[in-house]
Amino acid sequence: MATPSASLTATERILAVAACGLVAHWIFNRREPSDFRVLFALLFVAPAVASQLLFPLYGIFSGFLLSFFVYHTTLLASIIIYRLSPLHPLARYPGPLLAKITRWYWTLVALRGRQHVETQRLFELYGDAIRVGPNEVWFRDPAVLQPMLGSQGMPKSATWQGRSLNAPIQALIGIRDNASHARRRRPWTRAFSSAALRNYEPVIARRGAQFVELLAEKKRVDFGHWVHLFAFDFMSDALFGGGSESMQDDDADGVVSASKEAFSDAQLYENLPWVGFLVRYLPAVGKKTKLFRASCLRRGLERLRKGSSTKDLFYWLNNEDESEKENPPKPVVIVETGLAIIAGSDTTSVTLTNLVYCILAHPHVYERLQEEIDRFYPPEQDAFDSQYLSQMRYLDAVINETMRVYPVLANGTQRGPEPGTGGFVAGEHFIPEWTSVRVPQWSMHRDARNFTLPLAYTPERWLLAANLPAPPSVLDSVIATGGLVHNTGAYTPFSYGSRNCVGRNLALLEMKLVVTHMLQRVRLRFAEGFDPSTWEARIQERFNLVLPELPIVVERRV
Ligand code: HEM
Repeated sequence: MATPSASLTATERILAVAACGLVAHWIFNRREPSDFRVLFALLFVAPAVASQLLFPLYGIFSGFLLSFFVYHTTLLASIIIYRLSPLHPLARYPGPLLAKITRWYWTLVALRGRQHVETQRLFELYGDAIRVGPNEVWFRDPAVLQPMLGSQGMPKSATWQGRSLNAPIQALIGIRDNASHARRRRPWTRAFSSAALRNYEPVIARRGAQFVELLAEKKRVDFGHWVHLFAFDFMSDALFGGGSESMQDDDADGVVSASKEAFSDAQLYENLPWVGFLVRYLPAVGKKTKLFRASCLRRGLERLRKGSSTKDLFYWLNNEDESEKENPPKPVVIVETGLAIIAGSDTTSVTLTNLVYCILAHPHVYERLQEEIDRFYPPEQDAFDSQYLSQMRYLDAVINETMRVYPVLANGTQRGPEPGTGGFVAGEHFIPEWTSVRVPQWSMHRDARNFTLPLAYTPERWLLAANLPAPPSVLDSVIATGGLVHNTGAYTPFSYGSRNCVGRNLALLEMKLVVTHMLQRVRLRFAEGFDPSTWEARIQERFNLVLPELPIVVERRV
Protein backbone atom coordinates (compact mmCIF):
# COMPACT_ATOMS: atom_id res chain seq x y z
CA MET A 1 0.00 0.00 0.00
CA ALA A 2 1.31 3.48 -0.91
CA THR A 3 2.29 5.76 2.03
CA PRO A 4 0.42 9.13 2.26
CA SER A 5 3.61 10.95 1.22
CA ALA A 6 3.83 8.92 -1.99
CA SER A 7 1.00 11.00 -3.50
CA LEU A 8 2.65 14.39 -2.75
CA THR A 9 3.70 16.62 -5.63
CA ALA A 10 7.24 18.04 -5.89
CA THR A 11 6.05 21.44 -4.67
CA GLU A 12 4.30 19.93 -1.67
CA ARG A 13 7.40 17.94 -0.75
CA ILE A 14 9.61 21.03 -0.93
CA LEU A 15 7.11 23.02 1.09
CA ALA A 16 7.10 20.26 3.72
CA VAL A 17 10.90 20.53 4.04
CA ALA A 18 10.57 24.33 4.26
CA ALA A 19 7.98 23.86 7.01
CA CYS A 20 10.55 21.81 8.94
CA GLY A 21 12.90 24.83 8.63
CA LEU A 22 10.16 27.03 10.10
CA VAL A 23 9.63 24.63 13.01
CA ALA A 24 13.38 24.74 13.66
CA HIS A 25 13.18 28.54 13.80
CA TRP A 26 10.31 28.28 16.26
CA ILE A 27 12.47 26.04 18.48
CA PHE A 28 15.46 28.41 18.17
CA ASN A 29 13.27 31.31 19.04
CA ARG A 30 11.67 29.67 22.07
CA ARG A 31 14.75 28.01 23.49
CA GLU A 32 17.93 29.64 22.11
CA PRO A 33 19.65 26.24 22.31
CA SER A 34 23.41 26.38 22.89
CA ASP A 35 24.11 22.72 23.54
CA PHE A 36 26.11 21.55 20.57
CA ARG A 37 24.20 18.26 20.43
CA VAL A 38 20.86 20.08 20.11
CA LEU A 39 22.32 22.37 17.47
CA PHE A 40 23.62 19.36 15.56
CA ALA A 41 20.16 17.78 15.70
CA LEU A 42 18.45 20.94 14.45
CA LEU A 43 20.97 21.92 11.81
CA PHE A 44 22.00 18.53 10.47
CA VAL A 45 19.83 15.65 11.59
CA ALA A 46 16.49 17.37 10.90
CA PRO A 47 17.22 18.30 7.24
CA ALA A 48 18.80 14.88 6.73
CA VAL A 49 15.61 13.20 7.91
CA ALA A 50 13.44 15.57 5.87
CA SER A 51 15.49 14.80 2.77
CA GLN A 52 13.81 11.37 2.62
CA LEU A 53 10.73 13.15 1.31
CA LEU A 54 12.75 14.19 -1.73
CA PHE A 55 14.56 10.91 -2.48
CA PRO A 56 11.74 9.41 -4.61
CA LEU A 57 11.77 12.40 -7.00
CA TYR A 58 15.41 13.52 -6.97
CA GLY A 59 17.45 10.52 -5.88
CA ILE A 60 19.55 10.29 -2.70
CA PHE A 61 22.40 12.71 -3.51
CA SER A 62 20.32 15.51 -5.08
CA GLY A 63 17.47 14.98 -2.62
CA PHE A 64 19.90 15.37 0.26
CA LEU A 65 21.43 18.58 -1.14
CA LEU A 66 18.05 20.07 -2.06
CA SER A 67 16.65 19.32 1.39
CA PHE A 68 19.60 21.05 3.09
CA PHE A 69 19.30 24.03 0.76
CA VAL A 70 15.53 24.48 1.27
CA TYR A 71 15.63 23.80 5.02
CA HIS A 72 18.53 26.17 5.74
CA THR A 73 17.36 28.91 3.37
CA THR A 74 13.93 28.89 5.01
CA LEU A 75 15.42 28.83 8.49
CA LEU A 76 17.82 31.68 7.72
CA ALA A 77 15.27 33.83 5.91
CA SER A 78 12.69 33.38 8.61
CA ILE A 79 15.22 34.21 11.35
CA ILE A 80 16.38 37.37 9.57
CA ILE A 81 12.87 38.57 8.77
CA TYR A 82 11.69 37.95 12.34
CA ARG A 83 14.71 39.60 13.98
CA LEU A 84 14.26 42.72 11.89
CA SER A 85 10.48 42.81 12.10
CA PRO A 86 8.36 44.94 14.45
CA LEU A 87 7.10 41.63 15.89
CA HIS A 88 10.43 40.96 17.61
CA PRO A 89 10.11 41.81 21.32
CA LEU A 90 13.29 43.91 21.16
CA ALA A 91 12.18 45.81 18.05
CA ARG A 92 11.95 49.10 19.96
CA TYR A 93 15.67 49.10 20.77
CA PRO A 94 17.90 50.66 18.11
CA GLY A 95 21.22 49.21 17.05
CA PRO A 96 23.28 48.26 13.99
CA LEU A 97 21.30 46.23 11.47
CA LEU A 98 23.81 43.40 11.45
CA ALA A 99 23.80 43.21 15.25
CA LYS A 100 20.04 42.66 15.19
CA ILE A 101 20.42 39.84 12.67
CA THR A 102 23.36 37.89 14.02
CA ARG A 103 25.38 37.42 17.16
CA TRP A 104 28.51 37.20 15.03
CA TYR A 105 28.50 40.98 14.67
CA TRP A 106 29.11 41.61 18.35
CA THR A 107 31.31 38.52 18.67
CA LEU A 108 33.72 40.05 16.17
CA VAL A 109 33.71 43.36 18.10
CA ALA A 110 34.44 41.39 21.28
CA LEU A 111 37.20 39.35 19.67
CA ARG A 112 38.92 42.58 18.64
CA GLY A 113 38.75 43.71 22.28
CA ARG A 114 36.74 46.79 21.30
CA GLN A 115 33.40 46.29 23.06
CA HIS A 116 33.98 49.21 25.44
CA VAL A 117 34.75 51.66 22.62
CA GLU A 118 32.08 50.41 20.24
CA THR A 119 29.46 50.52 23.00
CA GLN A 120 30.35 54.12 23.75
CA ARG A 121 30.01 54.98 20.05
CA LEU A 122 26.64 53.26 19.76
CA PHE A 123 25.26 55.00 22.86
CA GLU A 124 26.26 58.34 21.35
CA LEU A 125 24.59 57.38 18.09
CA TYR A 126 21.38 55.74 19.29
CA GLY A 127 20.76 56.83 22.89
CA ASP A 128 20.85 55.08 26.26
CA ALA A 129 19.55 51.65 25.22
CA ILE A 130 21.14 49.75 22.36
CA ARG A 131 20.55 46.35 20.80
CA VAL A 132 23.99 44.78 20.37
CA GLY A 133 22.73 41.34 19.38
CA PRO A 134 19.52 39.68 18.22
CA ASN A 135 18.69 39.03 21.88
CA GLU A 136 20.93 41.40 23.78
CA VAL A 137 20.32 44.97 24.99
CA TRP A 138 22.77 47.20 26.84
CA PHE A 139 21.76 50.21 28.90
CA ARG A 140 23.66 53.39 29.77
CA ASP A 141 21.27 54.51 32.44
CA PRO A 142 21.95 54.38 36.20
CA ALA A 143 18.17 54.27 36.74
CA VAL A 144 18.02 50.64 35.55
CA LEU A 145 20.65 49.45 38.06
CA GLN A 146 18.22 48.99 40.94
CA PRO A 147 15.42 47.22 39.04
CA MET A 148 17.70 45.08 36.90
CA LEU A 149 20.68 44.36 39.18
CA GLY A 150 19.18 45.06 42.62
CA SER A 151 17.94 42.44 45.08
CA GLN A 152 14.73 41.89 43.08
CA GLY A 153 16.56 42.08 39.77
CA MET A 154 17.54 39.50 37.21
CA PRO A 155 19.97 36.62 37.77
CA LYS A 156 22.91 35.87 35.49
CA SER A 157 21.94 35.09 31.91
CA ALA A 158 22.17 31.76 30.10
CA THR A 159 25.38 32.79 28.33
CA TRP A 160 27.33 32.04 31.54
CA GLN A 161 26.93 28.42 30.69
CA GLY A 162 28.99 29.05 27.56
CA ARG A 163 31.62 31.04 29.49
CA SER A 164 32.22 28.11 31.79
CA LEU A 165 32.47 25.58 28.92
CA ASN A 166 29.13 24.21 30.10
CA ALA A 167 30.64 23.19 33.42
CA PRO A 168 28.27 21.00 35.45
CA ILE A 169 29.17 23.03 38.56
CA GLN A 170 29.12 26.80 38.24
CA ALA A 171 31.34 29.07 40.31
CA LEU A 172 29.54 31.68 42.41
CA ILE A 173 29.70 34.32 39.70
CA GLY A 174 27.87 32.13 37.17
CA ILE A 175 25.07 30.72 39.34
CA ARG A 176 21.71 31.64 37.87
CA ASP A 177 19.24 30.71 40.57
CA ASN A 178 18.96 33.52 43.14
CA ALA A 179 18.44 31.27 46.18
CA SER A 180 21.38 28.98 45.30
CA HIS A 181 23.54 32.03 44.68
CA ALA A 182 22.68 33.55 48.05
CA ARG A 183 23.47 30.25 49.80
CA ARG A 184 26.80 29.82 48.02
CA ARG A 185 27.78 33.43 48.71
CA ARG A 186 27.50 33.11 52.52
CA PRO A 187 31.01 31.66 53.15
CA TRP A 188 32.51 34.28 50.82
CA THR A 189 30.86 37.04 52.85
CA ARG A 190 32.29 35.58 56.07
CA ALA A 191 35.72 35.29 54.44
CA PHE A 192 35.80 39.04 53.74
CA SER A 193 34.23 40.38 56.94
CA SER A 194 36.15 43.16 58.71
CA ALA A 195 37.44 40.69 61.31
CA ALA A 196 38.53 38.13 58.69
CA LEU A 197 40.26 40.80 56.60
CA ARG A 198 42.89 41.22 59.32
CA ASN A 199 44.11 37.68 58.62
CA TYR A 200 45.13 38.72 55.11
CA GLU A 201 47.20 41.75 56.20
CA PRO A 202 50.39 39.79 57.01
CA VAL A 203 50.05 38.02 53.65
CA ILE A 204 49.75 41.33 51.80
CA ALA A 205 52.76 42.63 53.75
CA ARG A 206 54.96 39.64 52.91
CA ARG A 207 54.08 39.54 49.22
CA GLY A 208 53.93 43.35 48.87
CA ALA A 209 57.44 43.74 50.32
CA GLN A 210 58.73 41.00 47.98
CA PHE A 211 57.13 42.76 45.01
CA VAL A 212 58.53 46.22 45.75
CA GLU A 213 62.00 44.78 46.45
CA LEU A 214 61.80 42.98 43.11
CA LEU A 215 60.91 46.25 41.33
CA ALA A 216 63.81 48.04 43.02
CA GLU A 217 66.27 45.31 42.06
CA LYS A 218 65.16 45.04 38.46
CA LYS A 219 65.18 48.85 37.99
CA ARG A 220 63.38 48.71 34.62
CA VAL A 221 60.24 46.57 34.38
CA ASP A 222 56.93 46.07 32.65
CA PHE A 223 54.87 47.05 35.68
CA GLY A 224 51.72 45.24 34.53
CA HIS A 225 53.51 41.92 34.16
CA TRP A 226 55.15 41.95 37.59
CA VAL A 227 52.18 43.32 39.48
CA HIS A 228 50.07 40.52 38.01
CA LEU A 229 52.57 37.96 39.31
CA PHE A 230 52.46 39.70 42.69
CA ALA A 231 48.65 39.62 42.78
CA PHE A 232 48.60 35.97 41.74
CA ASP A 233 51.10 34.91 44.44
CA PHE A 234 49.24 36.97 47.01
CA MET A 235 45.89 35.43 46.06
CA SER A 236 47.39 31.92 46.15
CA ASP A 237 48.67 32.58 49.68
CA ALA A 238 45.39 34.15 50.75
CA LEU A 239 43.45 31.21 49.30
CA PHE A 240 45.57 28.09 49.78
CA GLY A 241 48.16 29.36 52.26
CA GLY A 242 50.84 29.17 49.50
CA GLY A 243 51.67 27.16 46.40
CA SER A 244 52.63 29.81 43.85
CA GLU A 245 56.05 31.46 43.50
CA SER A 246 55.51 33.13 40.16
CA MET A 247 57.35 36.32 41.16
CA GLN A 248 60.40 34.21 41.96
CA ASP A 249 60.37 32.04 38.84
CA ASP A 250 58.68 34.49 36.44
CA ASP A 251 55.66 32.24 35.88
CA ALA A 252 57.79 29.27 34.82
CA ASP A 253 54.84 26.86 34.65
CA GLY A 254 52.75 29.34 32.62
CA VAL A 255 49.77 29.16 35.00
CA VAL A 256 49.49 32.92 35.52
CA SER A 257 49.47 33.70 31.81
CA ALA A 258 47.07 30.79 31.29
CA SER A 259 44.68 32.33 33.82
CA LYS A 260 44.69 35.56 31.87
CA GLU A 261 44.23 33.93 28.49
CA ALA A 262 41.51 31.65 29.83
CA PHE A 263 39.63 34.79 30.72
CA SER A 264 40.00 36.18 27.22
CA ASP A 265 38.94 32.92 25.56
CA ALA A 266 35.79 32.94 27.68
CA GLN A 267 34.67 36.03 25.84
CA LEU A 268 34.24 33.97 22.68
CA TYR A 269 32.32 31.29 24.56
CA GLU A 270 30.11 33.91 26.17
CA ASN A 271 29.11 35.40 22.82
CA LEU A 272 28.78 32.05 21.08
CA PRO A 273 27.87 29.64 23.89
CA TRP A 274 27.77 26.65 21.56
CA VAL A 275 31.51 27.10 20.95
CA GLY A 276 32.03 26.76 24.70
CA PHE A 277 29.99 23.56 24.71
CA LEU A 278 32.08 22.20 21.86
CA VAL A 279 35.45 23.18 23.33
CA ARG A 280 34.66 21.17 26.43
CA TYR A 281 34.86 18.00 24.36
CA LEU A 282 37.85 18.94 22.17
CA PRO A 283 41.09 18.19 24.00
CA ALA A 284 43.22 20.29 21.64
CA VAL A 285 41.20 23.50 22.14
CA GLY A 286 40.82 25.72 25.20
CA LYS A 287 44.17 24.41 26.53
CA LYS A 288 44.84 27.49 28.67
CA THR A 289 41.49 27.24 30.42
CA LYS A 290 42.09 23.56 31.07
CA LEU A 291 45.68 24.14 32.29
CA PHE A 292 44.50 26.77 34.74
CA ARG A 293 41.66 24.59 36.02
CA ALA A 294 44.04 21.65 36.48
CA SER A 295 46.35 23.83 38.59
CA CYS A 296 43.44 24.86 40.84
CA LEU A 297 42.47 21.22 41.24
CA ARG A 298 46.05 20.26 42.15
CA ARG A 299 46.44 23.06 44.66
CA GLY A 300 42.99 22.55 46.12
CA LEU A 301 43.61 18.82 46.68
CA GLU A 302 46.99 19.62 48.22
CA ARG A 303 45.38 22.13 50.58
CA LEU A 304 42.75 19.56 51.55
CA ARG A 305 45.44 16.99 52.31
CA LYS A 306 47.69 19.32 54.29
CA GLY A 307 45.04 21.43 56.03
CA SER A 308 46.05 24.84 57.29
CA SER A 309 46.93 26.54 60.54
CA THR A 310 45.70 29.94 59.27
CA LYS A 311 42.25 31.13 58.26
CA ASP A 312 42.87 31.31 54.54
CA LEU A 313 40.02 31.79 52.08
CA PHE A 314 39.84 28.01 51.60
CA TYR A 315 39.09 27.71 55.33
CA TRP A 316 35.83 29.62 54.80
CA LEU A 317 34.91 28.11 51.44
CA ASN A 318 35.40 24.59 52.80
CA ASN A 319 33.26 25.35 55.87
CA GLU A 320 36.17 24.69 58.23
CA ASP A 321 34.61 27.31 60.52
CA GLU A 322 31.55 25.00 60.63
CA SER A 323 29.07 27.83 60.18
CA GLU A 324 26.99 25.82 57.73
CA LYS A 325 25.18 22.66 58.79
CA GLU A 326 26.44 20.78 55.75
CA ASN A 327 29.92 20.83 54.25
CA PRO A 328 29.98 21.82 50.56
CA PRO A 329 30.90 19.04 48.12
CA LYS A 330 34.65 19.14 47.40
CA PRO A 331 34.19 19.78 43.64
CA VAL A 332 32.24 22.94 44.52
CA VAL A 333 35.10 24.19 46.71
CA ILE A 334 37.61 23.49 43.93
CA VAL A 335 35.50 25.38 41.37
CA GLU A 336 35.32 28.35 43.73
CA THR A 337 39.12 28.42 44.04
CA GLY A 338 39.43 29.06 40.30
CA LEU A 339 37.07 32.02 40.61
CA ALA A 340 38.93 33.35 43.65
CA ILE A 341 42.30 33.30 41.90
CA ILE A 342 41.09 34.98 38.71
CA ALA A 343 38.64 37.43 40.28
CA GLY A 344 41.16 38.30 42.96
CA SER A 345 44.34 38.73 40.94
CA ASP A 346 43.59 40.04 37.46
CA THR A 347 41.30 42.78 38.74
CA THR A 348 43.61 44.29 41.35
CA SER A 349 46.68 44.03 39.12
CA VAL A 350 44.93 45.77 36.22
CA THR A 351 43.70 48.53 38.54
CA LEU A 352 47.16 49.00 40.07
CA THR A 353 48.72 49.18 36.61
CA ASN A 354 46.21 51.79 35.52
CA LEU A 355 46.83 53.69 38.73
CA VAL A 356 50.58 53.81 38.12
CA TYR A 357 49.99 54.86 34.52
CA CYS A 358 47.59 57.62 35.66
CA ILE A 359 49.84 59.11 38.33
CA LEU A 360 52.86 59.06 36.03
CA ALA A 361 50.82 60.71 33.28
CA HIS A 362 49.61 63.34 35.78
CA PRO A 363 52.73 64.37 37.74
CA HIS A 364 50.82 66.79 40.00
CA VAL A 365 48.63 63.88 41.16
CA TYR A 366 51.76 61.81 41.84
CA GLU A 367 53.21 64.68 43.89
CA ARG A 368 50.04 65.10 45.97
CA LEU A 369 49.78 61.38 46.61
CA GLN A 370 53.46 61.19 47.52
CA GLU A 371 53.03 64.08 49.94
CA GLU A 372 50.12 62.32 51.67
CA ILE A 373 51.98 59.02 51.90
CA ASP A 374 55.11 60.70 53.30
CA ARG A 375 52.97 62.53 55.87
CA PHE A 376 51.30 59.39 57.23
CA TYR A 377 54.02 56.88 56.50
CA PRO A 378 57.49 58.46 56.75
CA PRO A 379 60.34 56.00 56.11
CA GLU A 380 60.51 54.73 59.69
CA GLN A 381 56.75 53.95 59.76
CA ASP A 382 55.60 50.44 58.71
CA ALA A 383 53.52 51.09 55.58
CA PHE A 384 51.80 47.71 55.95
CA ASP A 385 50.28 48.80 59.23
CA SER A 386 46.82 49.85 58.08
CA GLN A 387 46.07 52.21 60.99
CA TYR A 388 46.27 55.48 59.00
CA LEU A 389 44.64 54.29 55.80
CA SER A 390 41.19 55.59 56.72
CA GLN A 391 42.60 59.13 56.96
CA MET A 392 44.30 59.05 53.57
CA ARG A 393 41.60 60.71 51.53
CA TYR A 394 43.79 61.53 48.53
CA LEU A 395 44.80 57.87 48.19
CA ASP A 396 41.10 56.95 48.28
CA ALA A 397 40.41 59.57 45.63
CA VAL A 398 43.21 58.31 43.37
CA ILE A 399 41.93 54.72 43.57
CA ASN A 400 38.31 55.78 42.98
CA GLU A 401 39.26 57.97 40.05
CA THR A 402 41.39 55.24 38.48
CA MET A 403 38.46 52.82 38.63
CA ARG A 404 36.07 55.48 37.34
CA VAL A 405 38.12 56.13 34.23
CA TYR A 406 39.30 52.53 33.84
CA PRO A 407 36.75 50.14 35.42
CA VAL A 408 38.29 46.67 35.15
CA LEU A 409 35.09 44.93 34.05
CA ALA A 410 34.38 47.72 31.61
CA ASN A 411 31.06 46.30 30.47
CA GLY A 412 29.89 44.67 33.67
CA THR A 413 28.43 41.18 33.54
CA GLN A 414 25.33 39.81 31.86
CA ARG A 415 21.95 39.39 33.45
CA GLY A 416 18.80 37.80 32.03
CA PRO A 417 15.29 36.88 33.16
CA GLU A 418 14.80 33.80 35.31
CA PRO A 419 14.09 30.76 33.09
CA GLY A 420 10.42 29.93 32.83
CA THR A 421 9.22 33.41 33.78
CA GLY A 422 8.59 34.59 30.23
CA GLY A 423 10.39 37.85 30.83
CA PHE A 424 11.22 40.63 33.25
CA VAL A 425 9.71 44.08 33.61
CA ALA A 426 11.92 46.95 34.77
CA GLY A 427 10.03 50.24 34.61
CA GLU A 428 9.32 50.99 30.96
CA HIS A 429 11.47 48.06 29.77
CA PHE A 430 10.24 44.55 29.06
CA ILE A 431 13.11 42.06 28.83
CA PRO A 432 11.89 38.82 27.22
CA GLU A 433 13.19 35.46 28.41
CA TRP A 434 16.38 34.38 26.60
CA THR A 435 17.51 37.99 26.41
CA SER A 436 20.73 39.24 28.01
CA VAL A 437 21.25 42.72 29.34
CA ARG A 438 24.23 44.68 30.59
CA VAL A 439 24.80 48.07 32.15
CA PRO A 440 28.38 48.93 31.10
CA GLN A 441 30.42 50.86 33.64
CA TRP A 442 32.85 52.26 31.10
CA SER A 443 30.06 54.18 29.37
CA MET A 444 28.27 55.29 32.54
CA HIS A 445 31.49 56.50 34.15
CA ARG A 446 32.31 58.51 31.02
CA ASP A 447 28.94 60.19 30.70
CA ALA A 448 28.95 63.96 31.35
CA ARG A 449 25.47 63.61 32.87
CA ASN A 450 27.13 61.63 35.68
CA PHE A 451 30.53 63.27 36.08
CA THR A 452 31.82 66.75 35.26
CA LEU A 453 34.54 66.57 32.57
CA PRO A 454 34.20 62.79 32.53
CA LEU A 455 37.32 62.11 30.47
CA ALA A 456 39.60 64.17 32.74
CA TYR A 457 41.55 62.10 35.30
CA THR A 458 40.90 64.25 38.36
CA PRO A 459 41.03 62.61 41.82
CA GLU A 460 40.12 66.03 43.25
CA ARG A 461 36.47 65.49 42.24
CA TRP A 462 36.10 62.89 45.01
CA LEU A 463 37.31 65.36 47.64
CA LEU A 464 35.07 68.13 46.33
CA ALA A 465 32.07 65.82 46.31
CA ALA A 466 32.75 64.93 49.95
CA ASN A 467 33.11 68.64 50.86
CA LEU A 468 36.77 68.14 51.74
CA PRO A 469 39.48 70.71 51.00
CA ALA A 470 40.77 69.93 47.49
CA PRO A 471 43.88 71.20 45.69
CA PRO A 472 43.21 73.23 42.53
CA SER A 473 42.26 71.27 39.43
CA VAL A 474 40.77 71.64 35.95
CA LEU A 475 37.36 71.17 37.52
CA ASP A 476 37.47 74.52 39.34
CA SER A 477 36.56 76.78 36.42
CA VAL A 478 33.77 74.44 35.26
CA ILE A 479 32.32 74.13 38.76
CA ALA A 480 32.37 77.90 39.18
CA THR A 481 29.91 78.21 36.33
CA GLY A 482 27.77 75.05 36.56
CA GLY A 483 28.50 73.23 39.83
CA LEU A 484 29.98 69.76 40.22
CA VAL A 485 28.19 66.82 38.68
CA HIS A 486 29.15 63.72 40.67
CA ASN A 487 26.65 60.89 40.49
CA THR A 488 27.99 58.11 42.71
CA GLY A 489 24.84 56.17 41.83
CA ALA A 490 26.38 55.67 38.40
CA TYR A 491 29.77 54.60 39.80
CA THR A 492 29.87 50.80 39.76
CA PRO A 493 33.41 49.43 39.38
CA PHE A 494 32.46 46.62 41.77
CA SER A 495 29.03 46.23 40.13
CA TYR A 496 25.76 46.57 41.98
CA GLY A 497 23.31 44.64 44.15
CA SER A 498 23.41 41.23 45.77
CA ARG A 499 25.75 39.85 43.11
CA ASN A 500 28.29 42.66 43.33
CA CYS A 501 31.97 42.04 44.05
CA VAL A 502 32.20 40.13 47.30
CA GLY A 503 35.98 40.74 47.44
CA ARG A 504 35.71 44.53 47.32
CA ASN A 505 37.10 45.17 50.82
CA LEU A 506 40.03 42.84 50.32
CA ALA A 507 40.80 44.49 46.97
CA LEU A 508 40.77 47.99 48.45
CA LEU A 509 42.91 46.97 51.42
CA GLU A 510 45.44 45.21 49.20
CA MET A 511 45.69 48.09 46.72
CA LYS A 512 46.02 50.76 49.42
CA LEU A 513 48.71 48.89 51.34
CA VAL A 514 50.74 48.08 48.25
CA VAL A 515 50.58 51.61 46.78
CA THR A 516 51.55 53.11 50.13
CA HIS A 517 54.49 50.77 50.65
CA MET A 518 55.62 51.12 47.04
CA LEU A 519 55.66 54.92 46.97
CA GLN A 520 57.25 55.03 50.41
CA ARG A 521 60.14 52.88 49.12
CA VAL A 522 60.64 53.70 45.45
CA ARG A 523 60.25 56.47 42.87
CA LEU A 524 58.74 55.54 39.51
CA ARG A 525 58.92 57.12 36.06
CA PHE A 526 58.01 56.12 32.52
CA ALA A 527 60.87 54.40 30.73
CA GLU A 528 62.38 56.27 27.82
CA GLY A 529 60.61 55.69 24.54
CA PHE A 530 57.23 55.04 26.14
CA ASP A 531 54.49 57.24 24.70
CA PRO A 532 51.77 57.71 27.34
CA SER A 533 49.38 59.31 24.84
CA THR A 534 48.80 55.94 23.15
CA TRP A 535 47.84 54.11 26.37
CA GLU A 536 44.07 54.28 26.20
CA ALA A 537 43.80 53.45 22.50
CA ARG A 538 45.78 50.27 23.09
CA ILE A 539 43.62 49.01 25.96
CA GLN A 540 41.53 46.00 25.04
CA GLU A 541 38.43 44.69 26.73
CA ARG A 542 38.29 40.93 27.13
CA PHE A 543 35.84 40.68 30.03
CA ASN A 544 38.59 42.30 32.11
CA LEU A 545 40.64 45.08 30.60
CA VAL A 546 43.83 43.87 28.95
CA LEU A 547 46.51 46.54 29.15
CA PRO A 548 49.51 47.30 26.97
CA GLU A 549 53.03 47.02 28.38
CA LEU A 550 53.86 49.68 30.95
CA PRO A 551 57.65 50.05 30.96
CA ILE A 552 58.81 51.99 34.00
CA VAL A 553 62.10 52.87 35.67
CA VAL A 554 62.32 52.30 39.42
CA GLU A 555 64.70 54.08 41.82
CA ARG A 556 65.01 53.46 45.52
CA ARG A 557 63.94 56.31 47.81
CA VAL A 558 64.85 54.66 51.08
C1 HEM B 1 39.98 46.17 41.85
C2 HEM B 1 39.60 44.97 42.21
C3 HEM B 1 38.28 44.34 41.85
C4 HEM B 1 37.27 44.78 41.03
C5 HEM B 1 37.21 46.09 40.26
C6 HEM B 1 36.24 43.77 41.04
C7 HEM B 1 35.06 43.86 40.33
C8 HEM B 1 34.12 42.86 40.29
C9 HEM B 1 32.93 42.91 39.48
C10 HEM B 1 32.54 44.06 38.58
C11 HEM B 1 32.26 41.75 39.70
C12 HEM B 1 31.03 41.28 38.96
C13 HEM B 1 29.80 41.42 39.75
C14 HEM B 1 28.59 41.11 38.88
O1 HEM B 1 28.55 40.08 38.23
O2 HEM B 1 27.70 41.96 38.86
C15 HEM B 1 33.00 40.98 40.66
C16 HEM B 1 32.58 39.77 41.16
C17 HEM B 1 33.31 39.03 42.06
N1 HEM B 1 34.53 39.36 42.61
FE1 HEM B 1 35.53 41.09 42.33
N2 HEM B 1 36.64 42.74 41.84
C18 HEM B 1 37.87 43.04 42.37
C19 HEM B 1 38.61 42.27 43.24
C20 HEM B 1 38.22 41.09 43.81
C21 HEM B 1 38.95 40.33 44.79
C22 HEM B 1 40.29 40.73 45.43
C23 HEM B 1 38.26 39.20 45.04
C24 HEM B 1 38.68 38.13 46.00
C25 HEM B 1 38.66 36.88 45.73
C26 HEM B 1 37.06 39.24 44.22
C27 HEM B 1 36.08 38.27 44.17
C28 HEM B 1 34.91 38.35 43.44
C29 HEM B 1 33.90 37.31 43.42
C30 HEM B 1 33.95 36.00 44.19
C31 HEM B 1 32.88 37.75 42.58
C32 HEM B 1 31.56 37.04 42.28
C33 HEM B 1 30.50 37.60 43.22
C34 HEM B 1 29.11 37.00 43.03
O3 HEM B 1 28.79 36.58 41.92
O4 HEM B 1 28.36 36.99 44.00
N3 HEM B 1 37.07 40.41 43.49
N4 HEM B 1 34.13 41.67 41.01
